[in-house]
Amino acid sequence: MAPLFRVEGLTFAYPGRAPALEGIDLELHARERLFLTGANGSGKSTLLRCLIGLARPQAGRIIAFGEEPTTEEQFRRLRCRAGFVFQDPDDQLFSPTVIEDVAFGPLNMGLPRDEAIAQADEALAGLGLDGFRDRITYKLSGGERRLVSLATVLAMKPEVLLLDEPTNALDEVTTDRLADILTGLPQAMIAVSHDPHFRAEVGTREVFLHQGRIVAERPAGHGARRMGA
Ligand SMILES: Nc1ncnc2c1ncn2[C@@H]1O[C@H](COP(=O)(O)OP(=O)(O)OP(=O)(O)O)[C@@H](O)[C@H]1O
Repeated sequence: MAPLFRVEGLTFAYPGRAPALEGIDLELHARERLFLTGANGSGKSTLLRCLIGLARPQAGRIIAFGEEPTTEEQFRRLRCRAGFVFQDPDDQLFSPTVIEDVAFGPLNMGLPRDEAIAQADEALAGLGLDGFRDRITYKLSGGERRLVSLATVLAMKPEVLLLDEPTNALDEVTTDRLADILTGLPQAMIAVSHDPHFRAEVGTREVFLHQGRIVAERPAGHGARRMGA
C-alpha cells in the first residue's frame, strides 16, 4: 500500500541559518506510530512543521496521501487530514469553553453546528473527557489541557496525527493514560518524544535525528510487538 507520507531529500534552513534539516527521506505507512527523537535542536519539530506546510523546505518533496501539496489551499486541506497537536496546548486552545475549542475545527471545516458539536462530544468521550465540555479552558490543569488539545484534533477525524512532544509537562499517570489512548487509536502517527519509555510503549518505529539528518532507525518496543513488527 502507498505510504501516507513520503518525504524525499527534504532540506530546510531558517533564514540566515545553516540547514535545520538536510536530505531527509522518510515514509509513514498505515497503522504506524513513528517516533522522531534526537538531541535538542536536531530538527524534529521543524520536520513535523514541514510535513504540513508550516515550514516550506528549500529542496526535496513531500507527498501526502498520494499528492504533492504546493499551494496554501492544498496545505490547508492537508492539515484537516493530518492533525497537528502542538507542543504547547496554549497554541491550540483559545476559546472560552472546552466544547467551543473542540468544535472549532469541525466548524472551520464547514460542518453544520449540530454535527460539529456531535463530533466534538464524540472526541471528548473517546478520551474520557465527557465531563469537561462546559469547563473553562484556561482553568484546566496542564495535563487536562494536553488531552483537550488532542480532542480538538481528533474532532476533525484526521487520518494521520502529528504530535510534538505530547508528554511534555505530564505526570506519570497522565503519561500512561496518553500512551493507552494513542495505542488505541486507529490513526497512523508521527510523534516527537525524548521519553524512551513512552516511545517503547507507543511507538512501532523510532527514527533518530542528529544535526538535521536521520542517523538511525529501528523498530520501537512494545508498540512494535503489538503490531507484529
Ligand atoms: N523559528 C526559528 N528561527 C530560526 N531558527 C530556528 C527556528 N526554530 C528552530 N530553529 C533552529 O532550527 C534548529 C532545529 O530546531 P527544532 O526546533 O526543529 O529542533 P528539535 O529537534 O525539535 O529541538 P528540541 O528537542 O529542543 O525541541 C535549531 O538549531 C533551532 O535553533
